[in-house]
Amino acid sequence: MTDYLTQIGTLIRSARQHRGWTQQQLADVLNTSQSAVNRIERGHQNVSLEMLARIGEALDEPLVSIGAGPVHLRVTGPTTLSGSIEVKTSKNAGVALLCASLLNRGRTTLRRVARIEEVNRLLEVLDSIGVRTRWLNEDNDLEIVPPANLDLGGIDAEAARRTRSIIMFLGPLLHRSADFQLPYAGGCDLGTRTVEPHLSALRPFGLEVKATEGSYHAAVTADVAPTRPIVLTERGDTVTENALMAAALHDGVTVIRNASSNYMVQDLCFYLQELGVGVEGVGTTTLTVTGRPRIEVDVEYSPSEDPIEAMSLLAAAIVTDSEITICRVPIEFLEIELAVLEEMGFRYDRSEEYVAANGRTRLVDLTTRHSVLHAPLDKIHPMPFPGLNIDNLPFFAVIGAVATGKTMLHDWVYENRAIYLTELNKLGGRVTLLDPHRVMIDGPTHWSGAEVVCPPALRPAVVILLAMLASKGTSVLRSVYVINRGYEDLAERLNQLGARVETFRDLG
Ligand SMILES: CC(=O)N[C@H]1[C@@H](OP(=O)(O)OP(=O)(O)OC[C@H]2O[C@@H](n3ccc(=O)[nH]c3=O)[C@H](O)[C@@H]2O)O[C@H](CO)[C@@H](O)[C@@H]1O
Ligand SMILES: C=C(OP(=O)(O)O)C(=O)O
Repeated sequence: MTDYLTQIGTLIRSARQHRGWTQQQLADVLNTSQSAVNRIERGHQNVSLEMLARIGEALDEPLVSIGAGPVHLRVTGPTTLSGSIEVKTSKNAGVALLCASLLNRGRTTLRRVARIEEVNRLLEVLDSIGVRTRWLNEDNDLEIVPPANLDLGGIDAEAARRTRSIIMFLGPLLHRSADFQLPYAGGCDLGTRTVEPHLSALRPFGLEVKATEGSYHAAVTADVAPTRPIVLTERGDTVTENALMAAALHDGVTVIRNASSNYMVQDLCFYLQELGVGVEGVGTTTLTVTGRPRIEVDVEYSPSEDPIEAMSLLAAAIVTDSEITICRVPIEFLEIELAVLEEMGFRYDRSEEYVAANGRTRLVDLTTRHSVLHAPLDKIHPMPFPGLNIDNLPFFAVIGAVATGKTMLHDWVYENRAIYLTELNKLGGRVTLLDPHRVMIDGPTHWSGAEVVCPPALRPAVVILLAMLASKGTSVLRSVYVINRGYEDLAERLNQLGARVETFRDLG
């Protein structure tokens, strides 16, 4: 391994020198630090295939160019995990804060941002409209400096279309431009997800949007402002965030009712407070925002840890019946999930609570214990926070599959997510789709390895990967971009716990 890394490092060094670049120049292009490049070149750092491909591309050097094309995983199981792992900061706060940084004419520094594809797409979009973004170090601190005038005409439509989060540009942009276009929002294929709630929340700020070919055409009437509370028709997370961002630059007080109080909304509220915006009612369904017509401050903010990643790691431990310690779990956003798991017979220890770097969110370390699980008596269903998180529901499919008895999941939220859970059957699961919203899982399962193409939805794709860890033999999971949208180095981090997951690409 060391030999291999040294050879790769030497190749990279000579390719870099051939281009006449310094380590710092290569680091800048790769959005990493000079010291990281130095370590790679000396063979002192593991280099993922993803990174090799990026270096190959940057240096335009066929020796290390291993072709584009989808990335796949090869998993050898069954695995027992051990050791400890830290939960990273959340995708959903990360993307909200990137959009919110457009409110600030000063410099925003976000600490320990999850370095995931969803964030990369938004950074591409921000860069394309003239925002200067820069990864500062290996802790993934990210600096964002908007220009005096945004170049909305130059927007990278391809990157924008690959993320749904682009919809959250509406709230900040309506104050900066009277007329602009945004490409249609993309993201996971979970059935129809309307943008109408966003438009009705922003209409009181003078925004009108027409869907034209492939893009939203936004027109803003100046001096229109909310005259009464904005009542959201759904308690959606990104809708709430859009309304908050529009209210932040509105010179007056805006009341938002039926607001989501979910984790990413709380992170956004704390960031807005750092910007000097008044936000009352954080954690409740009524938010009162006292906006400022111009925000120009240099701020730092540390988004909190991801409750969905924490749940994913809990599920990894449960499906492999492993004892691991999961550090920095945002417990206040996982309490119901844990209560349901306890009813199913799950045993674990938890540390004293401590506070996240944002100074607000409560964290604990959880240590999983060998457990004998049985199906819950009642169906498991999600609710807006403080209910069981909709994005955590899919993990109960793989957990239900290792429990004795029949577990019923009711996903009333998404038209098209439950169906992907039946992919577990390729690995030996017994998952029956009762209707588009309900699945019945019959456990326990004797998992056996298989080849599966990632479903086009992040959480179900991770659920398949976790089942593969427990499956006997070799499994292949194809086209894992959808996982990399929301998880940083998941395969690598599971390997540090003892999993055997290799990343590979088709040779072009
Ligand atoms: C970037 C981000 O933060 N994404 C999250 C956000 O997406 P996002 O905020 O985009 O979620 P949507 O607004 O699309 O809501 C998801 C679905 O739930 C339905 N709905 C939602 C709320 C409600 O009170 N009633 C209702 O029916 C919507 O119609 C939609 O079909 O919230 C979703 C639901 O928590 C999460 O899965 C996503 O991970
Ligand atoms: C549905 C999800 O995210 P997005 O809203 O980014 O598609 C998710 O995080 O599971």
